[in-house]
Amino acid sequence: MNAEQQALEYDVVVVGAGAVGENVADRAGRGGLSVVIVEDELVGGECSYWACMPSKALLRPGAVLAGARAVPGASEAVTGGIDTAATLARRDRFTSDWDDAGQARWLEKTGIDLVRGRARFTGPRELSLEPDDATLDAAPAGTVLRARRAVVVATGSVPVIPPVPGLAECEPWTSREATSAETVPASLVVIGGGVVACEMAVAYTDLGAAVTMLVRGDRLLDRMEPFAAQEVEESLMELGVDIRFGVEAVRAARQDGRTTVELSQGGSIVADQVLVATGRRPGTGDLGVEALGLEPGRPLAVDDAMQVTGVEGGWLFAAGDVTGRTGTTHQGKYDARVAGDVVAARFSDGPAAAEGAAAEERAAAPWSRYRATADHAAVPQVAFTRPEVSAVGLTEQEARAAGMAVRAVRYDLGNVAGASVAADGYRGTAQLVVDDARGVVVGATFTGPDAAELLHAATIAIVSEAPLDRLWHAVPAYPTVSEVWLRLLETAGL
Ligand SMILES: Cc1cc2nc3c(=O)[nH]c(=O)nc-3n(C[C@H](O)[C@H](O)[C@H](O)COP(=O)(O)OP(=O)(O)OC[C@H]3O[C@@H](n4cnc5c(N)ncnc54)[C@H](O)[C@@H]3O)c2cc1C
Ligand SMILES: NC(=O)c1ccc[n+]([C@@H]2O[C@H](COP(=O)([O-])OP(=O)(O)OC[C@H]3O[C@@H](n4cnc5c(N)ncnc54)[C@H](O)[C@@H]3O)[C@@H](O)[C@H]2O)c1
Repeated sequence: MNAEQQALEYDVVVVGAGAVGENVADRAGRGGLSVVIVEDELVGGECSYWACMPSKALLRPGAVLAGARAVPGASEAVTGGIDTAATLARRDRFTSDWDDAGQARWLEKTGIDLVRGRARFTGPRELSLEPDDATLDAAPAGTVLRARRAVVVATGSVPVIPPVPGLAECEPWTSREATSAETVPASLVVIGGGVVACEMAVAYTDLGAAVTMLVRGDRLLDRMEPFAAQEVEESLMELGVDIRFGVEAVRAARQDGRTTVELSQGGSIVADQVLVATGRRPGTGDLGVEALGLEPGRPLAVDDAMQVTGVEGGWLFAAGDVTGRTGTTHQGKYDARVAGDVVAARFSDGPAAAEGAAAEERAAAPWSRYRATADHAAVPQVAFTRPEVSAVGLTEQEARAAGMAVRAVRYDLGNVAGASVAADGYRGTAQLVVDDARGVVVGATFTGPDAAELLHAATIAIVSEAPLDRLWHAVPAYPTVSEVWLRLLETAGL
């Protein structure tokens, strides 16, 4: 280090101020440790500005409109379609116009120091900082950041653009552009069939674009139950989306503001815009992890205490998308709470130590607050498509592959009294995957309007390993859609 270089030293350095990094920093700091968080772009990360919040803001008007149209008495009041300008304006409010001042203030109030710039490992517990030229309050070039105790990596993930000749040169949309667009293209080709592809196909169809999906496999949402994917496929087709299965883009070119995509089965499609939604890779490509003996571009594998397994010394932790272990904000934040609490317990000599946290953490068993056990048993996810799909735990196929003798118990939500009150012609399905040997639920999937709100009861049932004959005593209110729980238990034989 030369004389002009500044060195900053803290107990804990958190790299990445997305939702996950913020939560790690908060929990670690509660133990009395000094904490700094480094952020290269906006405090709040992907979820706040280019993912969860803006995408849900784009999807909500269509869901509300469909809900109103399904209820006579309200449907007569619906005299128009979606107002694009108002939808985009509300989306902009959700992202605070891509200004992170509010979240930066929260860090300050919480006692966490923020350093703006790009961090790279130079060795154990040490990182160099490169300022982002666009950031006025960035740390000076050459600043060195040292952690006395621990570093927690929460650098998220970045979209993958497949190596299709010409595609990158066409500057296709990724989820970032799709969630922050100021205008709606007349036509949009979506490459992929996962959650981003399906959600954005719904949103942009609602906003008036003609959407074509190129799906290389033979189904959508390949990590969810096949029946749920089938229902989403049917409803996308009813909305007017042109879904092409077993098709890949083989070449792309952009001319006069339009992109031509050549297809693997011959022929081509021309569209105003292409959205690439083919998954993400962990944010370790430009992090200097080679200085720690790790391979750039690979996920940081962690144990259930969120400690990185490939590095000696017990000082390196990771949480969120960068671990490859979770792909959602809520589960990443759960891992963040574990990571922050573990760091506070292991390294703090303040109040946490006085309460015997270190010993408790050392002896921690599964389901202790110091171990991210739910990652193996009960990860919830919602696709905010129409119908919504919500799922937690194992699919029937995953449970069988894990050697469990399971039974899928299914019920048509349209036959539940509460659903018929919620909407005329309510369509949806509920399924529990039941492990008969233990008499417990190991997986659940719900489809239908507002199916997201049915999910948490299933998550609680799985995490608590509540026996079916005890769930029988959890009486759902009448007439709610949740009454499907009673129907499912009856169908299971109770
Ligand atoms: C379109 C879309 C919609 C989604 N919708 C949902 C949803 O509805 N619900 C849900 O739960 N999940 C959703 N997700 C997933 C969710 O966005 C991610 O799981 C979540 O953002 C991960 O949080 P994170 O903190 O791990 O990473 P990020 O949010 O990516 O944060 C990482 C931060 O680290 C910073 N950073 C990276 N490298 C460095 C470095 N070297 N130095 C300094 N800073 C660095 C980045 O700038 C970034 O701010 C969605 C994802 C997409 C793409
Ligand atoms: N509501 C939510 O919780 C939500 C919403 C959106 C995204 N996310 C998360 O964001 C992450 C990214 O989502 P995603 O949909 O981009 O990824 P994904 O992994 O869910 O889906 C990727 C899709 O692209 C396809 N694909 C991959 N490579 C391809 C190629 N070369 N050519 C054609 N198709 C290809 C896959 O078969 C799959 O259908 C996931 O972790 C997801 O869970 C969550």
